[in-house]
Amino acid sequence: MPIAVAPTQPLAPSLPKWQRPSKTTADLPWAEIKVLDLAKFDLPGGKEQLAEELRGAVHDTGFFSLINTGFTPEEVQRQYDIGQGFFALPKEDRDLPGLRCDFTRGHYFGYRPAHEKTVQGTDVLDNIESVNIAKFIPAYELEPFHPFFLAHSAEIEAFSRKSQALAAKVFTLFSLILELPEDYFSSRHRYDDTSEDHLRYMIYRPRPLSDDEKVGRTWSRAHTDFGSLTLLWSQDVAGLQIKTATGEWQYVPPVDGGIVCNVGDTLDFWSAGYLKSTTHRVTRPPEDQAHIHRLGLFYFVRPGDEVDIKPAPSPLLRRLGLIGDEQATAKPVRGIDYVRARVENYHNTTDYGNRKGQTFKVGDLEIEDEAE
Ligand SMILES: O=C(O)CCC(=O)C(=O)O
Ligand SMILES: [Fe+2]
Repeated sequence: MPIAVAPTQPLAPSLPKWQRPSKTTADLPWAEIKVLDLAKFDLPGGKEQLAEELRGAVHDTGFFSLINTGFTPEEVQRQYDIGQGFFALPKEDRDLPGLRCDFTRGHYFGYRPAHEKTVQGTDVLDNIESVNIAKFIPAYELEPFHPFFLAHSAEIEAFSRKSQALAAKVFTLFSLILELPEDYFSSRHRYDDTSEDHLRYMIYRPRPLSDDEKVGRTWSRAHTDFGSLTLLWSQDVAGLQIKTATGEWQYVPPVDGGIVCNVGDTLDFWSAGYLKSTTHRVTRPPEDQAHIHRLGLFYFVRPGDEVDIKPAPSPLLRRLGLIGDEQATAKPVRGIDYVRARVENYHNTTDYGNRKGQTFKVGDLEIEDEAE
């Protein structure tokens, strides 16, 4: 008879299973998003081939998706179960003292409550609630970590590390595209170095149509992402839209079992605009999905805190005339300084207004959330 061995760690409690919502039947203007098969990455010549496949997508739309990423469906399911479990707690238990994001200082680790800020100067309330979990490194031991997550911390940590390792592969492709040493970007985004990276569970709370109509059906205003790379586990509730080069809004399609990625501001700066930090937004979903509490799972990669954000010495960028031979004279901006200033500017407000045509600047780094 087999002998039962006592587990060395307490087993994580089971959680109600999250049910993936059905896809919409609405006929929507879907964007064409390049799908990359990451299984090729470790094959001979695979990275180079993937880099070529990716080049057009990151240059034109800044959005692409990955399949065969190495995440099992069970691992991803568990993360949704954990997110759902947290957001099902009573409001007062979710919002514990001391665990909120401190937007006055541009800090984004912790809890962001919904329904506290208005939108576009109306009486309609912001409907986004999220929890951002810092990397599992000693520097962040005192960052907000809600007690609900304690029983699941081993698998959350494993997921956080695996997400960052996946991002490192994408950074390798970006380096190849720009003809830089393969580790040029991955060495500026290391798990063990401090950075504002976070794993995020995020939920949008449905609003009555009459409220949504007052704010142009906006759930998340048009913006570019603040860091280097965003990983977004495929979302079946339509609503995320990108602004195309011709100014149309198109929906990001779900990619079954995949992860949608987009370039953020800091990689745009590093590549002198060659890798595009594309404007996107989230709108009220089509009516067959408008009642769903839209749960999302993300990993946001931010630049290393101490890393200088300045155009990389890329032969390609030089040939294209995007960078000159001379060294920039302006004092470079550190990763943490850009990201904190951007978070503070974006979120330390009582109203999420429209940002169309407005620019945001730190040092020489300037970005426009939505061009006119
Ligand atoms: O919820 C989504 O689909 C996208 C959210 C987003 O753009 C963001 O949080 O930066
Ligand atoms: Fe975004």
